Amino acid sequence: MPSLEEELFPSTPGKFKIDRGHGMNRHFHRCFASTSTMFLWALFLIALTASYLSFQSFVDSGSRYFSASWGGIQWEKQVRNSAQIHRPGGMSVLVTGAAGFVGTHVSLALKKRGDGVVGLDNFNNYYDPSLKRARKSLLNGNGVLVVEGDLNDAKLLAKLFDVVAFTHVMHLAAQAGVRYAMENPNSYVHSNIAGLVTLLEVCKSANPQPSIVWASSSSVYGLNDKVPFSEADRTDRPASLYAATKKAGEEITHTYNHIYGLSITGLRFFTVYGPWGRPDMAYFSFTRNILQGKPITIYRGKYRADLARDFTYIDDIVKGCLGSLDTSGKSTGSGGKKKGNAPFRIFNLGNTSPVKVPELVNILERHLKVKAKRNIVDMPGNGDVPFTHANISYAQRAFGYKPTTDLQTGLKKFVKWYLSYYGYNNRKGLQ
Ligand SMILES: O=C(O)[C@H]1O[C@H](OP(=O)(O)OP(=O)(O)OC[C@H]2O[C@@H](n3ccc(=O)[nH]c3=O)[C@H](O)[C@@H]2O)[C@H](O)[C@@H](O)[C@H]1O
Repeated sequence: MPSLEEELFPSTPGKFKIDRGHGMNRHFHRCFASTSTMFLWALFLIALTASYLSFQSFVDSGSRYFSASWGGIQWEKQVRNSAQIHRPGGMSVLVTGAAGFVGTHVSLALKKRGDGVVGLDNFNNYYDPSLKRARKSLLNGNGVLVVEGDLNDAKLLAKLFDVVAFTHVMHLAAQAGVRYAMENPNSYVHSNIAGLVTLLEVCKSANPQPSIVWASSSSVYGLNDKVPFSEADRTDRPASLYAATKKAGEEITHTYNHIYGLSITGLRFFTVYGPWGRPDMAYFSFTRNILQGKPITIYRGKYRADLARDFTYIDDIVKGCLGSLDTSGKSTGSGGKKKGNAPFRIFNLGNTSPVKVPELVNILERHLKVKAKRNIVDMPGNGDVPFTHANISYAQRAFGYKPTTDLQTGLKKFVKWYLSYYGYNNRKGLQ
């Protein structure tokens, strides 16, 4: 015969339902026959509920206390130190997505020339977080603090602006990747739209307001087939949700520029590659598979045409980011009120010479001295575009942007880094 405890707190929902009818009533009659027993039971249940609730609130506040990775006098001191400017006319920059690929390189370059840098990153697991941790160590070793937190945490952002009057924000935190948007669409909305708005809200209220430079994407050109892609071309036909969120970002930042006088520069990056890169990108995953003897899948476009990308080396992108920061012009607002017009700019940062994906594989084979096992398939309807090709004349005029690294040279540097990071036996690269 089941015990009272089993009757009241069954281990499976099925059990609970079966015993709900007459049998249950019989037990209740037996147990609560007298009023005094009922009273004692009620007291017992009230005490049980109260102690559960107070224990729960203790656990909650305790975990908040123990897991908080920011706040406190010591933390504020570290933030201030990291933001310290060490050159005349220098800037203090909040770099979001600092433990990401581009974020790491830009933070190092800024620090190296004497600017103050504070990083922010949520270390999510879109790709191997241990690579992000390694980048963080590299940054720490070079005097850049990376605060662990999410872009959507308005309190943390406001606190950072309380502690440091950032002159600039380099906003690189985002949900990247074109094809992953079909798997996890909401992560794009969370980071690229909600996170962007949270950041802009804090920036618009900051006093002084910072100037903002942020990462848009070549993917906004979508189905545009006029080449090379110019900033004046239409960008209203995105082919992926990723592209759509980046395009939305361009419109959203325009609003904040218009209403609040924030200085905004959007950079359309063209397939950035290089050392410390992103493992989800083709050049990186191809390298891993080639070294491990696994096949690689190469997509092919309509009429069996090869896909092509304007692959852009990270050092050229870093120069473009620093040039944008240096020429950004000031925000005009204060306390959330616009005082005049502020710059609103959008630039392509590409390489101006597209390379077909099979040619990328040829170059990797030469550098790795291993033949790839090629599996050529028709491009699935996954948001990919057939080709990209940047016209960079706007950026050239504004800050002398001129890419200097071709794919052959850039991939050589990437492969050298890859082998030194993962080792020849490539164990860490297995995933
Ligand atoms: O410029 C951008 O704005 C974007 O650049 C990058 O996107 P993409 O240009 O798509 O780069 P990437 O994935 O390396 O695929 C390269 C090529 O390999 C092909 N490709 C890819 C994978 C595969 O298995 N096989 C294949 O043929 C594929 O079809 C494509 O032709 C960033 O990831 C993105 O976050 C964004 O910043």
